[in-house]
Amino acid sequence: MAEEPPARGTLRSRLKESDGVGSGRWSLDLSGQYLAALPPELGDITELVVLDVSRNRLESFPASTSQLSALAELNAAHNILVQVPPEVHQMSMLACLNLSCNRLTSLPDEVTQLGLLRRLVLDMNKLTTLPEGISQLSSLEELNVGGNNLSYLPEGISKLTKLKRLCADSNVLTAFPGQVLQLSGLEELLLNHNRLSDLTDNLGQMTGLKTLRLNSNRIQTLPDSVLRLSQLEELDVQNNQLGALPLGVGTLPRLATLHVSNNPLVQPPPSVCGMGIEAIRRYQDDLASATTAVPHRLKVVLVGPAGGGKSTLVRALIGGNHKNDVVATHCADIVPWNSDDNVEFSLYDTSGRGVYQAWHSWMFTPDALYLLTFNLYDLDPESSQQDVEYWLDFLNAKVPGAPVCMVGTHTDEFTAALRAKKVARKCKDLSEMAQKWSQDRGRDIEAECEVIQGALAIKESTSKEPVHPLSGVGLSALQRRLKHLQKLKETRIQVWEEIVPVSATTMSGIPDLRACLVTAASNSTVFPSRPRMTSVPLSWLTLEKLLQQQPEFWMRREDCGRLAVQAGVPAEQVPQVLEHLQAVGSIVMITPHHGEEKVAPNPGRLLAFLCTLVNHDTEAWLKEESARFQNFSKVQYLEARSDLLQHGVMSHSMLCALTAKYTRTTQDQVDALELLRGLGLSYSVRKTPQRKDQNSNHKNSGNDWQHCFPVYCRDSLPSEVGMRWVPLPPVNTDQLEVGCHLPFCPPGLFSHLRVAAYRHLGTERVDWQTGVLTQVADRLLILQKNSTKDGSHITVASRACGEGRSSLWQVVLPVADILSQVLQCWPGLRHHLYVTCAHCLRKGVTNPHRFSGLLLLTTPPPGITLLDCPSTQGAQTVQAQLVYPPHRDPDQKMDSVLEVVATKLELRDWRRLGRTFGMTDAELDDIRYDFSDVHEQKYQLLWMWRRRRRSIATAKRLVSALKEIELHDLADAVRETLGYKPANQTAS
Ligand SMILES: Nc1nc2c(ncn2[C@@H]2O[C@H](COP(=O)(O)OP(=O)(O)OP(=O)(O)O)[C@@H](O)[C@H]2O)c(=O)[nH]1
Repeated sequence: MAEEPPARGTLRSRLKESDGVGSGRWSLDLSGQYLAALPPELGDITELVVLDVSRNRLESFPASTSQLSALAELNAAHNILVQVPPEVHQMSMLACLNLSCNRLTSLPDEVTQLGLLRRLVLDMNKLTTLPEGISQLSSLEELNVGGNNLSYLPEGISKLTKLKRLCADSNVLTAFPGQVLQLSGLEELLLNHNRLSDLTDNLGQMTGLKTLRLNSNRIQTLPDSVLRLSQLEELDVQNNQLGALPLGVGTLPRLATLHVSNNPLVQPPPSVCGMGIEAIRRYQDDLASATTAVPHRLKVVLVGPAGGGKSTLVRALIGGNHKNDVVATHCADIVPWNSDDNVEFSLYDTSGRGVYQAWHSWMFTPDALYLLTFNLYDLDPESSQQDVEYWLDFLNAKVPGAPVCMVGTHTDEFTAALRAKKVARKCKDLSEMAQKWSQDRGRDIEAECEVIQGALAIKESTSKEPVHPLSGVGLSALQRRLKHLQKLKETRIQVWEEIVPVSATTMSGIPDLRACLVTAASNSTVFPSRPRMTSVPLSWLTLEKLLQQQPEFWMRREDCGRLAVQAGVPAEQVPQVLEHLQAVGSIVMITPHHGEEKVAPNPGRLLAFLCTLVNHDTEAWLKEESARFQNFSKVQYLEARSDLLQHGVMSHSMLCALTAKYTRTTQDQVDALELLRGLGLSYSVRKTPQRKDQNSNHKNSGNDWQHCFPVYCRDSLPSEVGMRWVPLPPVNTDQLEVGCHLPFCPPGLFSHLRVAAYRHLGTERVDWQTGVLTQVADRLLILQKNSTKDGSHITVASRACGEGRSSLWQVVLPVADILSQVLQCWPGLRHHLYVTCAHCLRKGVTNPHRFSGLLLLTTPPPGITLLDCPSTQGAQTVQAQLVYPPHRDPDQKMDSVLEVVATKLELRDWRRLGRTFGMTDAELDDIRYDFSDVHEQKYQLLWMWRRRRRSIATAKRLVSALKEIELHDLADAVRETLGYKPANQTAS
C-alpha cells in the first residue's frame, strides 16, 4: 500500500549532513517507503545536496522540486517513472543521477543540459534510443544504460572524453559501438548479453581499458589487437562462439582474470583454458613452436551386420579394386587412409559377426564417426526393422551422442533400368526405419519420465503417499533417476537423415561418401563438443610418437603423464592430448568396470593380441593353430580343447601358446590377463591350491591357473542346475531376487558381468551361456539372463528359510552392486533395476510384481515389517526385509561425508579432485553443464565417483585423494565425520 508523504515538519528533521557534521552537504533519505508522491514542501529545502527517493512508487515529482538548485546527487531508482520528471532538467548542479529500474521509454534532450553530470545511471528501463545530444554531457565519467532495448548507441558518445565506465549490458546491440574507440580514457567497457557477432579490429586503440566484458554474445573471433590492451586486467568472453583465443593473450602483462568457458574453443583446448592464464600462456608458447599445421584427422568406425559390405567399402574408399573373394573380417581391422584432400582417417573396420561383438566394442569411442552399413539390395522394409534397431541400440548404448551415417551398399545389384528408383525407395525405407527407432526410444524414455514426474508430484503434494509404482522410493533417488533419463534423452546418437547409397563394384556413390567423410573431418557441427584441431603443439606430436612406441597393450594414465613430461607436454594439457589422440583414432581410452581409466597406446597391437584368442569357428581355428600346441601331448591337447569348447575354460599353457608372440615375459602375461579382465572377457582362477614347496625356486609358473572365458561357455543348461535350483522355492523358503530389465541387452554385457563378479561368485560354480549357479556363504546363488518379448532380464537370486532370510542380502547385494557398475560401461543403455516381490516368487506368479530398483538406494522405512503384495491388490503381504536392503552403515556415513566435502570443497579444487578420482575433463565439464548450482556440482562429482567406483569409492580412498591434492583440513573433516580424531591428534 502506498504511504502518505511525510508531513512538513518531519522532513527537515530528517535532514542529515551527509559528509559529517559541518560539511554543509545536506542530504535527505526518503527511500523504501512506498511513497506514491513526494511532499511539495520538498522544494523548500533549497540547500539540499543529496536526495534519495529510491524504492518508492513515484510516477512523477512535484513541481516544487525544480527549485532544488543545489542538488548534486539524486537517486530515484526503483520507482515507476515513465519519463524523466521535467523538474530534474532544472537541477543544474546535478553530478549524479540514478534512474535505474524505472519505466523510462526515452531520454529527453533536456537532460543533456545537465552539463555537470558525472554519473548517469539508466539501467533496467525500456529505452530504445539515447539522444544524440548526450555528447553535451561532457563531464560524464560513468554511463550505465544496461538492461534496456538499445539496438545501437548514439555517435555522440565518442565526444564523452571523460568517460571511464560504460555499461551497455543486456541490450540488443548487434554491432560493436565503434564510437567508443575514441574514448581514450575508458577503463571499463561492459557489453555482456548483447547480440554482437563481430568485434572491430581496432579494439586495441582503447589502450586505457582495464575491464572488457563481452560475456554471452555471438562473437566468433577475438581480434589480435586485443593484445595491445596493455592495461587490461579482466577479460570476460564466456558464452560466445570463439574457436580460438589470440596467440599471446596469456602474455598480456596485467591480465589477472580471464573468463572463456562455454565457447567451442579448439585453441587453446577447454581443459587448458580451465587451468587459468598461466596454463594458456604455456600452451600458446608451446603451440608457437609447432612445426606445421596438422591435417584434419578423423576416426571412422564401420559397423553393421556381417556381409553388409564394410571391408569392401573400406577397400573402395582407399582406392583398392573390388574383389569378390573378400574374407569375413576376423574381429576387426584398423586401416589408415590419407585422402586426396589431405585428411587423415583411421578406419576401424569391425566384424558384424555376433561372436566378435564383445571383443571389439572397446573401439567404440565417443569422438568417432560411425558408418552403419547395410546391404541395400537385401533390405526388406518388413523384416529388416529389427536388424536396424539392433545396430542403432548397440551404438546408442555404447556411444550416445555419436554421429552415425548410414550407408547402403550393393546398389549395383538392382537392374539398371530401375536402379535409380529402387535405390531411392530403399534409402527412404532405411531412413524411415531409423526414424521409427528414434521416435520409439524417445517415447519410451518420455513415458518413464512421466511416471517419475507423477511420483515426484505425489511426494511433493502429500506426506501420506498413496500406492503407486514408485511408492517408497526416496525423493533424491527419484530426482536422480529423472536427471539420468533426461540425459539419456538428450544424448542419443545423431543418426543422419541422408542415407549414402554406394556400390563397391562400380564405385558409384564412393566419391560422395569420401566427400562426406572429408566434410565431417573438418566440420565443427558434427562434433560440437570436440571440434577438430588443425594445429597442435609440437610436444603433442612427440607424445603421440612416444605412445606409439610403447610395448604395453594398455597403460595407466600416470604412465602417460610420465611420457608427457618426456615429450614436454605440461601436466594440465595431458587430458586434452589424450582426448585429441583418441578422437583421431591414434589411441583408445578404456574404462574398466573396476579401477582407473587405462590408455591403449597402440590400438592395432591390442587388437592383434585379442585376435589371437577368438575366432568365429572355434573348432576349425584350434585345428588351424595346432602348430602352436607342439609341446602338448595328444591327451593334453584334447583335454584343453574340450575344456574350452565345453566350459569356456582355457588352460594357462593354451593361452600362452596362442598368444606367444605377445606374452614373452611374465609381466606381459600379467598385463594381458589384467587387460582381458578389464575388458570383461575373462577371469583367472587357480586350478588347485598352490603347493607350498619351500625348497623350490620355481615360484609361480602360472601353470596352476586357468582362464575362464564366459563368451565361450556352452549353450545348453547343465542338468544339475535344474536339480539344485527348482523353479519354485521349496515350502517355507523365500527367494530374494534383484533383477535388471534391459529393453536391449548389448552383446558382451552378461559375460562382462560374470567376469566382474567372479570373486563374489566363488569357485563352486556351474557356468552355461546364460547363467551361473554357485554356492556363496553356504547359500545357492543364481545369476541368469533371460530373453523375453520385452527385451532381456538379468537376475541374481538366492533362497533361505527362517532366520536365514536376514542374510540373503549379503549374498545378493554385492553381485547387484557389480551389475550396477558394469552397466556404467554402456553409458547410453536404458535399464531398470528391480526387486522381485518375494510373495509372487513363492507363489510362482507368471507376472510377478517388481518393486522399483530405486528402493536399493533408499533407506528402509523405520518400523515397517510387512508390505502389501501389489499383484494381489494388497490381499497378501511380503516381508519388507525382502524388498529393502538393510542399512549399510558405511554408506550411511558416506552420505554425510559427501555432504561435508561438497560443502567445504573450494570450487578451485573441484577439478583437481575430479582428476584424482580418474575422471576425464569431458565428464567434469558435463557435470558443470548439467548442474548450474555450485554445491550440486560438487555433490554430483562425489556422487558420480561413488556410483562408478562403488567398491573402491570408500571413505579411506576419499581421505587419501584429498591428501594427494594437499587438502589436509578437508581430509581431517572427513575423518571427524567418520568419528576418527583428526590426523594430528592420533597417537603416533
Ligand atoms: N555386388 C556387390 N557386392 C558387394 C558390395 N559390397 C560388398 N560386396 C560383397 O559382399 C560380400 C561381403 O562383403 P564384406 O565387405 O566382407 O562384408 P562385411 O560387412 O565386411 O562383413 P563382415 O566382415 O563379416 O562383417 C563380399 O562378397 C563382397 O564382395 C557391393 O557394393 N556390390
